[in-house]
Amino acid sequence: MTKVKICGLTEARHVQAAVDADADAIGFVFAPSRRQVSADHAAQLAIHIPQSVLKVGVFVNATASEIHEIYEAVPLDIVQYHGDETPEFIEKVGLPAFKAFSIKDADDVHRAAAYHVTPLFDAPGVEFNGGSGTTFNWDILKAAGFQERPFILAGGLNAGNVGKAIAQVNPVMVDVSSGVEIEKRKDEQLIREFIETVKLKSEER
Ligand SMILES: O=C(O)c1ccccc1NCC(=O)[C@H](O)[C@H](O)COP(=O)(O)O
Repeated sequence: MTKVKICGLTEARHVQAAVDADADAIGFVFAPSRRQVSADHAAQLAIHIPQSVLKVGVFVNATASEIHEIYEAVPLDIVQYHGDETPEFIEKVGLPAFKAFSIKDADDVHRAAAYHVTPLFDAPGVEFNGGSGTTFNWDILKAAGFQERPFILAGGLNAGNVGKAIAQVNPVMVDVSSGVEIEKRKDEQLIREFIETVKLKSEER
């Protein structure tokens, strides 16, 4: 079954909608973004999240001490590195992690080989490092021969295209932010529709 992460949540009612619809992971953005939250705000939102749902913190080139401080304060389960973090830096921080890669060509996919954490393949950022709402060419993953390790797929997913994405590249998790928003604000109905679609499409496989 393909897992689902709903990212960039800033309001309790959207967190509740994701939890009620059976999301597997919820992401909070701690990097510059219109979706950025403080550690205190994320800790308040995290009260609504049961232990079975992973709380993921998205960071872009933060220091090890900033990451540890927020990881403990919220508390988080996973750190998502969405910047230029090296394999050595991620090892040094020593927390469970996803590493995002912006995919333009096969070389970007190959970069994941140097990292010992789950890769998250995303479209290149536009205004910020992620959450652009644009897709990348999923054929690049196949062309790069990336089948041997589990990976997370992100970038411009929505209820209309996520079934095709699952069928085409079989990610262990799909990650969405813009695709469950209306006019740059999360929408409960779109959150439910996205999660239901992922569950339905991955059961069909
Ligand atoms: O979402 C943001 O605003 C963001 C800003 C800076 C770094 C990462 C960010 N998001 C990370 C995510 O995990 C998003 O869900 C992922 O990029 C997909 O976003 P979208 O294409 O909008 O579905």
